[in-house]
Amino acid sequence: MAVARHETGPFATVSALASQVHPVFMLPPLATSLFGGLLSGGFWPPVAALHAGAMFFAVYTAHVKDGYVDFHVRGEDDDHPLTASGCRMALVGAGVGFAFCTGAIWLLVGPGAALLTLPTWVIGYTHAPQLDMNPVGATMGYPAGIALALLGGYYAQVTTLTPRAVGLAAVFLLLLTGIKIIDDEQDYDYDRSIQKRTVAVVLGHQRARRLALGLFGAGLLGIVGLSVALPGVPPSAAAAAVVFGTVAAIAQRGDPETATMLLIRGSYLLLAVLVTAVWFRPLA
Ligand SMILES: CC(C)=CCC/C(C)=C/CC/C(C)=C/COP(=O)(O)OP(=O)(O)O
Repeated sequence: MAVARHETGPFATVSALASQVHPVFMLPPLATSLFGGLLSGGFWPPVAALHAGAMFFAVYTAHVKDGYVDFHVRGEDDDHPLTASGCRMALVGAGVGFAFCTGAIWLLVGPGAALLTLPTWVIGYTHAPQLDMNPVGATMGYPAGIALALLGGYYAQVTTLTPRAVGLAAVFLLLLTGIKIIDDEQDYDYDRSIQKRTVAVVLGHQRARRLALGLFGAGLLGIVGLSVALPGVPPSAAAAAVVFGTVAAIAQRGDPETATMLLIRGSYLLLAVLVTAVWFRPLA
């Protein structure tokens, strides 16, 4: 069975399968899952690794299915490295990997942790062709996965959720939804031509940008509010809002491509400041 479309042999197979690992999309859920574990205060590395592994397979599933649907089913994309059967094989492999990680979490931690992990795969598998058909699903699937990565990573360590875990997951949901809205502005013309209803296509550039900025504002206020109101979120965490706010203020003047590039880096900085604040508690 041919897996790669353009070449044959084991190297071509491995590189076609590896082409569906997109680090820009893959690193944030892995980092957020580990951040959730760290935030919980009870970090057991095997469980943290299993949860991060499950996030890897959920995002890999999303990319393989998205590529399969866009190229082999809808005929929207010009090229794809995997054959249709290669995509199906990759989906089965990722499903087995996800089931292994989630099953091990069930055995080591309990059913609650496994049930909180499961929706990430469901979101990944249904990203295309179901969720990407409407503006909410197309925009919020990935941010919802990130929020669940934080909650699942946290719950898997301590089998409970606290207001700080839920509050920070909500902040991530708001900020990443804003980033995805701006990211989708890049594909405005193409998405319109294929009737893909992203927020930018439905609202137009200006209103989409205003909505994204509103979401950034709400998310940043959320971080400051959490750092003031909850003892579990150190005051120094508010620095994350300052850092991301500065990047967002610069980014919003740029074109969608530059803005997305800056905002993605800004979200890494935000996470780095939050990890530093939670781990080292510099002002405590
Ligand atoms: C754990 C976790 C984070 C789970 C969520 C997984 C998820 C929904 C990932 C989305 C990845 C993806 C295909 C992005 C491109 O979407 P697009 O529709 O903008 O891309 P396209 O224009 O290439 O189709």
